[in-house]
Amino acid sequence: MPPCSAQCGKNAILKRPKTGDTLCKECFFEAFENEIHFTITRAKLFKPGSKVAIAASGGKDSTVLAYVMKLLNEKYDYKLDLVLLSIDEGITGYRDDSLDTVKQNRDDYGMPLKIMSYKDLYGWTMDEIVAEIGRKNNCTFCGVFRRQALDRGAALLNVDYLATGHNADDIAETVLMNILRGDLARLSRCTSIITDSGDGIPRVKPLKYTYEKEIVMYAYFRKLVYFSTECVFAPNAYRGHARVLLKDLEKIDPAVIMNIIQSGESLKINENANMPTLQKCTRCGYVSSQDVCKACE
Ligand SMILES: Nc1ncnc2c1ncn2[C@@H]1O[C@H](COP(=O)(O)OP(=O)(O)OP(=O)(O)O)[C@@H](O)[C@H]1O
Repeated sequence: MPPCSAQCGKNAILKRPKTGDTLCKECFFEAFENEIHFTITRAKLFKPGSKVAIAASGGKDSTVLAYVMKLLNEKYDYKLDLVLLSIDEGITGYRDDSLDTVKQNRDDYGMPLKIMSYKDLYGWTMDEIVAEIGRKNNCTFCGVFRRQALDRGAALLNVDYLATGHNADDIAETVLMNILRGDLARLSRCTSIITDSGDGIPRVKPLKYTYEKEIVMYAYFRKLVYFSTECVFAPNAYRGHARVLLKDLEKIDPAVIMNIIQSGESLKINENANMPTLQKCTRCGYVSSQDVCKACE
């Protein structure tokens, strides 16, 4: 390997997927962490002194998010009170194992952990729901329930923000998906780094510009413990197509991920376009684009 391109005098051991820079381990850590710090400060994501729940699934993204948030909070004195929030969907062989990883993170990072379960919140586990309705659309139900469960958990913990581990690839995939579906309402809000969940607790995405490949590299070189198994139920088929398309494009030019995000950020939706209006679900009061929200439906 050539010398580290940050000119620290050491030899490089990796090539950054995002920039092509050849770096040593320490300079990669610094570049990776500094970019997230820059994202947080430029968007003024957190007010000093606030309480932040990190949505922790035990996967690579939220594990790296928890680790880096703790590190930056100490290094730059953000004055944040960090807690972990996990949702137990009740999926045997998947979430039970990944929650063990989150508990390990709780101990390793010294952060309190709150686990909310679908069973307690809704009276059903995903295992039971799938046994009842089959695998068709189960990802959609699960996604709607998880969103609400995270909101309820955040409200219970009395936090000021909910931070999720969505990375640059996730955002670019979502932009593509919304274009392919012609979903203008989602297209117009999917690139926002801060979104209002409706009950006043903003959701933030500190890894919005962080490439998935670099998250995997960072977790590997930092020796972070995370859970890497796919959900045992059918993956979201439509997102899968957008994902394959993005991965193919990334092979040709890694810059496509940032380019798609920046294009999404710059899009202006025609004022005459037909957009759904948001209202409160008549049954549970949760913000919805229809009378009865998808979860109640
Ligand atoms: N069961 C859960 N409990 C808490 N947060 C979750 C859960 N599932 C997903 N999230 C949050 O939503 C983000 C995106 O969800 P996604 O389905 O891509 O996660 P994942 O692939 O299971 O894990 P990760 O994104 O952490 O690698 C996660 O990074 C995490 O912040």
